[in-house]
Amino acid sequence: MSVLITGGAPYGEQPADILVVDGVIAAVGADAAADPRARDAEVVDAAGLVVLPGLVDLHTHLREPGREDAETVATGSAAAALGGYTAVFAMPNTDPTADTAGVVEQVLRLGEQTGLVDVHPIGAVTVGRKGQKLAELAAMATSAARVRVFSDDGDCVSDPLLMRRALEYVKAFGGVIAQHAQEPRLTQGAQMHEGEVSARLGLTGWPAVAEEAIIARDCLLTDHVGSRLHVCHLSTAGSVEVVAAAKKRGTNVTAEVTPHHLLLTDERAQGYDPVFKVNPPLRTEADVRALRTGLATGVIDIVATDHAPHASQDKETEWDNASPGMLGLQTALSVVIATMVRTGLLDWRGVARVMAEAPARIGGLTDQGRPIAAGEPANLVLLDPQASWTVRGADFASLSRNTPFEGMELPGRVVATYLRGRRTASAGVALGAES
Ligand SMILES: NC(=O)N[C@@H](CC(=O)O)C(=O)O
Ligand SMILES: [Zn+2]
Ligand SMILES: [Zn+2]
Repeated sequence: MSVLITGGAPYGEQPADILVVDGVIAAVGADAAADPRARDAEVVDAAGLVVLPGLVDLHTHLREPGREDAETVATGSAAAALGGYTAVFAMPNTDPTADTAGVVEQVLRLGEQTGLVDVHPIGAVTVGRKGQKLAELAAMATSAARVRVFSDDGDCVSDPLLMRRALEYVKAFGGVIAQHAQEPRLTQGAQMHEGEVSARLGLTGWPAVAEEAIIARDCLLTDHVGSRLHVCHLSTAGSVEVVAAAKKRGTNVTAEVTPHHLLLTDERAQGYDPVFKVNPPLRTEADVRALRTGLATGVIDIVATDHAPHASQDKETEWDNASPGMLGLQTALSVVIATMVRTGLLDWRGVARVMAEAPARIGGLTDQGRPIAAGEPANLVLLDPQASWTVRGADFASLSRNTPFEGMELPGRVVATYLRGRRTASAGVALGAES
């Protein structure tokens, strides 16, 4: 089975044909069309399109097992393929919690059965994500799922001794702790960012320092232990400063930002529409600016969606009772184009770095986020950089509808996604494993 992708521009640079044979990039450029194997290849006209490595999401909630009314591995995988992703890391805040070899292997199998993206389960740090006692990290690491990323996401590993032990444990097998940085005492009852808007609306605030204090502590613990830390969904200007200082000192820390924190501010809470409720909360204009600069300069390593589907009964209720979280997989690339590419902060090489290469490296993948070059696995996304589209949650492959970008016109459109040479999404339709 071979495919010849003609006229597309790898990394938005010079157009170059790409020949894919048996799931591998066989040739790029003049060699591709000249290759005898190109003769009976399916030809895909990619003139005017940008070709990037398939995107990798280090932070996705697929909700299975337990909340199949909000999302399943199958529907979340379809959303991912449509968004240009070829691999996602699934957070363990499921029911049961993914804190054993059995559950992570179940999620792995469901991902393989769907076959639209590689699904890599993240293991919980503590049993039931309760923050009391370490889960069997090594058992998950040596399971078929080969877990390398551990997180209690949704909650912070706030006990410093447990955090220290977790960092020590994963060091042995080259794992990483992905921390949801939220000091629980400083955020009790919090409903949104603590600032002018929360004061005006009379909602309990989630102060920036509750995030920054945990990141600072964890960077120091990481240095002390000689381990590796990843910070989930960085949301404040102060957090960017803390991570920058730690990196300067040599701390082995990486950080992610979500598309929604790159675009939206706490002003959105004005109408009390819970679609804008998320953890960490939307912050201020100054924070948004600092996050964009942090991503452009490499203080923040990657964009991760924190795709957090919620069933309508959990989201379409009063602000105080609504579950926090937003959809992200089908809008992430366009939001990054709007906030980082159209603003001149990142070029397409930069997009490939923050959305494919660096997330794969942080997650320990060697077969994703690879260069577009002969001999590499054919994980690719073709996108139309000129197109724009209007976000309609009802059209999403996701089972949930909680997009904060509803009705917005966003730039850049995924035209096709290839996982090891097989088309997984094309013209807005996700294609099953058999196609
Ligand atoms: N981001 C959120 O607001 N919610 C996430 C949990 C999390 O990422 O902290 C969820 O699982 O719904
Ligand atoms: Zn989180
Ligand atoms: Zn999350």
